[in-house]
Formats: sequence, C-alpha cells, structure tokens
Amino acid sequence: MTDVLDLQDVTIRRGTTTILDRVTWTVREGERWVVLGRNGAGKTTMLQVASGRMHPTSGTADLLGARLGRVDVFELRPRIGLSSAVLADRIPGGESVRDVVLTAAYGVTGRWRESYEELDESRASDLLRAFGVEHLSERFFGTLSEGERKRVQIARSLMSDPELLLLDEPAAGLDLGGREELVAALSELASDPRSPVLVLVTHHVEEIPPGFTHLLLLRDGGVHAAGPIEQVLTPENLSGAFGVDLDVQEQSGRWVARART
Ligand SMILES: Nc1ncnc2c1ncn2[C@@H]1O[C@H](COP(=O)(O)OP(=O)(O)OP(=O)(O)O)[C@@H](O)[C@H]1O
Repeated sequence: MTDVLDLQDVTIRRGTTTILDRVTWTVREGERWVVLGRNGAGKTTMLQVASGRMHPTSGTADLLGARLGRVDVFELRPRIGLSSAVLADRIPGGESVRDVVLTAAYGVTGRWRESYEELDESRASDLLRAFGVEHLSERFFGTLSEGERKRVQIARSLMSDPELLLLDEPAAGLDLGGREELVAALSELASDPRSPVLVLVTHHVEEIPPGFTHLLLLRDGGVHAAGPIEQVLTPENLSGAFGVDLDVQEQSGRWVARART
C-alpha cells in the first residue's frame, strides 16, 4: 500500500537558517498522528510541506503517492485538508456558516453545481451536525465564538472529502469547555474508519484526543522521537523535546504532563 505521507531527509532552509533538518517521517493509511514540539520546533513548517504548500530545499516529500516537485500541486491540494488560524482569518466574517462549509466543495473541486447541489448541502449539514454547530448554520461566521469557529473550520476542511486532514493547533485560544468539546469531536473523527488520515499539531498533551495512534516529537527542526503514542510519549522523550524535566501520565485515554519537582 502507498504511504499517505513519506518525507525522506526533508530539509528546509531560509537564508542561513535551517528550519527543518533532515526530517524523515512516514504516515500510513488509517493512522492518526499528533505532532508535538516547543515553539519554533518546525511544526507549522512541516505542515506546509505536508500540504504541498512548501517544497523541501533538499530531500523528498511524497504526498498521497505523488512526489512534490513532479506533480501539479493544484491537483494535489484539494485531496489534502488543512485547518489553520491563517486560513481561518481569510474566511469573510459576513459569510453564513452554511456557506463557509458549502463553498469548500465548489471552490476546491469545481464540480457541476446543478447536479451536486443537494448532495453537497446534505453533506455540509451532516458535517455541521457532527461538529455540534448545525444550529448556527444561518449565522454569520464573524459572529461566532472562537470555539464555534474552530469547529466550523474543521467541518469546512472535511467538505472536499480529503484523504489527509492536517489540523494546526485547532484548540489554541479555546476555553476549557470549548477545548473539551473539540477534543471529543476529534476523538469521534479519529475513531470513524471512514475518516481521512489525521495529523494534529498541538503544544499540549492534554489536547491529544483519544483514538489518536501515533506521535511525532520535533525538536529544533529535527525528529526527536516518532512512533505509536504509548511507546513514544514517555517522560524522557517529552522532557528531551521540550528541554524541561517533565512527567507525563495517561488517565483513561487522556494525557497529562507537568514539570517534575
Ligand atoms: N522564512 C523564514 N525565515 C527564517 N526563519 C523562519 C522562516 N519561517 C520560519 N522560520 C523559523 O523557523 C522556526 C520554525 O517555525 P515554525 O513556525 O515551523 O515552528 P512551530 O513549531 O510551528 O512554532 P510555534 O509552536 O511557535 O507555532 C522558527 O524559529 C521560525 O522563526
């Protein structure tokens, strides 16, 4: 089976700065990955490569079986969903929530509108329902709370039925209730076999939704550790990645980390 994502020795340089340093990382069908690392570790840059928006300075990046540099990225990108704060800022505040989700189908795939309108509308409703925001369908996107926006944005990124979904810090800025609702929604997404392969970037182990299977720990632009979560998420690995002496524990499928005293 072809790997969904296969980065081999990927290096990204800007001027004299090495942002990613020989990153080798493989993501396979059915896997749900968490990417953790401290500020500046290279997480967002790696998602840029994984979504076909940035080419490696050296090394190779194969996305959905196609090599970056040899494939038309405009054909590849609709197959890869990306949800990030930068993209959320581009959504017009005066657009209705339903349209925010629905237009992802037209804008990205350019399908024959008349034939697919009903199908698309019911898909948009299903996605809004799955993320608990269907009751907000008629509201303007700009009037939503941060947590509601995050959930609408993830629904939007699923609209084109991507094979890979990349989520860059979806819980950033949420209050405790909002975070917990989002974690529950992502956990449900992770446990659904029809879901795309998932990659979730976060700063906090508390935000890892149950059902996520693998962890990539980045440090200084390089891979510190990678593999199944229960093997990789150890106090030693986490302390090494964050440069702080940390303890980490699992409690009923959720993770908690704190400084060791
Ligand atoms: N164009 C650029 N030129 C020089 N340095 C850059 C450039 N883009 C990013 N960097 C640097 O590369 C490093 C990695 O950035 P990146 O945004 O990928 O990290 P991150 O892990 O997502 O960080 P955060 O957790 O703070 O969001 C940072 O130190 C950043 O300042």
